[in-house]
Amino acid sequence: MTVNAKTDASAHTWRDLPAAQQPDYPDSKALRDVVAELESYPPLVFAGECDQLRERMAAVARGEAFLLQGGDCAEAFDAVSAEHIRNKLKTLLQMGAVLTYAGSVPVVKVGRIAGQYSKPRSKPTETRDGVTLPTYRGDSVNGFEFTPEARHPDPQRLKRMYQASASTLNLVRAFTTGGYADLRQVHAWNQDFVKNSPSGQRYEALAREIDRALNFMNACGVDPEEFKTVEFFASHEALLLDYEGALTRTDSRSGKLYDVSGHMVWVGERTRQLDGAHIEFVSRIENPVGVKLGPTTTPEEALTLIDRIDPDRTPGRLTFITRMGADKIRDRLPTLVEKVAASGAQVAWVCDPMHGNTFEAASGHKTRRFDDVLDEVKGFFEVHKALGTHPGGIHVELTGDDVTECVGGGDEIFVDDLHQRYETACDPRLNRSQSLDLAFLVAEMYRHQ
Ligand SMILES: O=C[C@H](O)[C@H](O)COP(=O)(O)O
Ligand SMILES: C=C(OP(=O)(O)O)C(=O)O
Repeated sequence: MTVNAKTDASAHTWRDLPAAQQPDYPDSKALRDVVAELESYPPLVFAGECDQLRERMAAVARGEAFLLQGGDCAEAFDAVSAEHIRNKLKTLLQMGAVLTYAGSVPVVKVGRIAGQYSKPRSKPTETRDGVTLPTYRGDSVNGFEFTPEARHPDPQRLKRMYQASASTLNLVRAFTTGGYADLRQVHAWNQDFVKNSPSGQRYEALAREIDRALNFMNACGVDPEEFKTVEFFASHEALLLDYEGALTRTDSRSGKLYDVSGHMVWVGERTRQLDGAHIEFVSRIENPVGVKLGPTTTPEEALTLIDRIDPDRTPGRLTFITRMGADKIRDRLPTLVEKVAASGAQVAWVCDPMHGNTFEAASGHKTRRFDDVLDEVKGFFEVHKALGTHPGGIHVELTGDDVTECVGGGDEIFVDDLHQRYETACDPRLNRSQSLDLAFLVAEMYRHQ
């Protein structure tokens, strides 16, 4: 059980430090009231589950498992529906099956889900037709609609974030333990997809092989119950510290602090200042923590982050999620990996091939090329191969819906198609077919590593 952390001074040390990318709430009393209410809400995840994920991430850091972390760029309150959640989960389960079978590696499955409602932005305002309003910062802060009312930051939204996360997590738990994720359902996950999609057909062939393997194991006497449930964890960016702080609790077993808003949280590229509140916050919690590292990261920064977040060098505690861009990864990653490895720290290295590869199409849509995404992952594998270190996983923005947000892929989306189903509230996501393509290609890279 976790209990209120109000009296634990280390739960509050971040409050004295500058916090980047926080909403400008006009009414601080309203914010305090919401935070007090959130502090009384039950945990969304349990401390023991966070420990379990840390153990799984330790296997990733040791080179014994691979992380698949993926989901929306920004979850939306109006997308908390069984259909959206099932589609996303189904895509991640299919990718997991491809990576496990074709890559022959245990896959740790973590969603960008049930909490990914807050977005750091490049600019504080947005101007359209001469009208300037606050930028959209995620449903936890303000509304997407371009009106002064919607863009007004409202702390009441933090309670909706909690409720949306709770409903999502509830359904995810039901899907992953209630039979839907049973490995014997590998075909069923593909049913609405296979007929006309090349990646769906490729998946179907792999699913037939998995079936045969399961029948073989069955005949050998392996208990079929073993395949009935899947371990699945939830993660999001720990951006809004008022929310994360309100959901930080003391574990009554160990007296240690856990952020019970999700199993794993990460600090983004825009908020990882060494003297800032976000790094201080994550340094005090026991959850497995990720930090995004962009192309300007120096080895000294990486080493200081390790000292701050993982002073005891606990494998699984810290994951570096690199997001360099396809054109920079081969140049910037080697020194970081080399220096970190030489320091003796055992972090997990994970590739986010999305955030360094965004560009604006002539139509004004923010997009990414599938080939750039793939090339960044290739570069990531090449660097680790050359250094003899472990390429620990991928972190991707994806959806289970057939959107047209990223260009390329086997079932090719062209720049002129972007307008057809461009639904993201922030950054472009891989659709289901592109996600499966990526899983097959990454599995091949892993096998050849
Ligand atoms: O998802 C990441 C960031 O929130 C996003 O890339 C910021 O986008 P912007 O540059 O349009 O603000
Ligand atoms: C904001 C994000 O990424 P980054 O911090 O790497 O820009 C994100 O992953 O949503």
